[in-house]
Amino acid sequence: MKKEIYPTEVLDVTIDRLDEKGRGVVSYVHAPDKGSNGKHLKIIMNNVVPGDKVRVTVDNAKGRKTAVIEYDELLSPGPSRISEVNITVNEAGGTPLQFMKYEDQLKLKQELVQGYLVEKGFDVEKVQLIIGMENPYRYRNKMELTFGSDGALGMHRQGNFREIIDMEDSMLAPEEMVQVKHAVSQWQKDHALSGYDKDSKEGLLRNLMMRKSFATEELMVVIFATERAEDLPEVAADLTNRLSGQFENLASLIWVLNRNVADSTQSEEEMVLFGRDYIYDQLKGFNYRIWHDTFFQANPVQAEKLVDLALDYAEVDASMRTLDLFCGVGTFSLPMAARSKELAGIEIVESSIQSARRNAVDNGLDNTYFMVSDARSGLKTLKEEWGQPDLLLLDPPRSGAGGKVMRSIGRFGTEKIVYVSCNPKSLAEDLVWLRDFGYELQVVQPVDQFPHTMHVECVVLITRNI
Ligand SMILES: C[S@@+](CC[C@H](N)C(=O)[O-])C[C@H]1O[C@@H](n2cnc3c(N)ncnc32)[C@H](O)[C@@H]1O
Repeated sequence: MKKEIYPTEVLDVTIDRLDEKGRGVVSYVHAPDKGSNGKHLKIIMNNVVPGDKVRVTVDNAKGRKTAVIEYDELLSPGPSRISEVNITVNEAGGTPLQFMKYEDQLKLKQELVQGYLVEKGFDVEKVQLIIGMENPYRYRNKMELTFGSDGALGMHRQGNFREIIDMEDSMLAPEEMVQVKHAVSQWQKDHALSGYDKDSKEGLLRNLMMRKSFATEELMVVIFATERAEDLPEVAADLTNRLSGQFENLASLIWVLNRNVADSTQSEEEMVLFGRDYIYDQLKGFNYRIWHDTFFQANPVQAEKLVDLALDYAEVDASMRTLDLFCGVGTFSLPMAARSKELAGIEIVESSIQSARRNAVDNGLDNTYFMVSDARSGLKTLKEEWGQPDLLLLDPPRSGAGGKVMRSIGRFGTEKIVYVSCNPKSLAEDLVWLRDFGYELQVVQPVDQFPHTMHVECVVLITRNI
């Protein structure tokens, strides 16, 4: 039987709350029809704040339970909506809180962290007041843009990998990166270079990556393309001249060949057009070499606060052996090693461990032991090869460490554990595992690492009660 299609309705609704993706949610109840109870409709939309009154058009309104749509018109703003006069709107998405006053974003994240911890039976009093940014704009040290087949260069609209929104300006990128973007767009236009078309799989230019160290000011520009730079010598030379002429701090210009259909920033071959294949960056006074594919904390201002907090909680001294689990290129390892007798780092990505080893040498540290391994088996091997640490720090990916790793950590039995988390939900789940080993949560410090998004980091101190 064919399902009945109901009429399209235009509704004026008020946003009740935000969901975990930062989208506005309205729980709408249709007026009762022919004596029946009203039907419930959940309406979900981007770019709103609680209390906003908006007009929406919903197809088949009484025939569906959920509608994910865009609003037609903002009728009246909610109390936490900012005035839109002074901000560069990010049309592409990925910044669902961009229209919310910054103090209200912080409040929301504070409640999010508290909510997940309380749900798992932890004391809300342990959660400190979130540390925000003085200036929550242009905080990223790395941006990745995509060339569209229509000549645009920017980010794809959220949920739509084909539509590229040309980046005129950005609320997240430092001004210099915006200037690089415009210089690259002009170069593309002057040489009539095509952007890669995901459907026909044709076109030259795929991605533009920019990295800028806030500490050293060194700039890296990377072009991902489907042909080699040596096959386009005039085009590549002109790009080099333009960028090195305009940006004195250009330290690395790289052309990456990538003909892989699925993965747009994979690298088959690399050619350095200018400078080196890495830039120097610094965090808390430690030097790091950053290649184009190195994972490095994307908000350096807040990352320094994370490192400070972790070191404060750890209270490491020169008699201690310390372990950094999920260590990456050594953001927490190096400052900890500088205060410890010895430090071990475990990380699954081989190139990150190579970087961590080189970073240790570059910073004059000779008391580090870095191991490429999955966290769980790494913990086992470490005990045999290196021994027992006095302090354990972990900084797992968003999914958290998981029960097996947390139980292994519990069995290690260090007096203190410092947990750096980028996801309060998996943090709360992971902490539960430590209860059985006599650990107690001491303090949770939320830090706003990514303003305008729903992400929130926490630095947590856990101690053993025995
Ligand atoms: C949130 S990052 C932290 C990196 C580092 N602490 C930093 O601040 O740069 C998490 C790290 O865990 C690594 N990782 C992911 N799964 C892993 C696993 N099963 N075992 C070990 N490391 C893993 C990732 O490669 C990544 O470097």
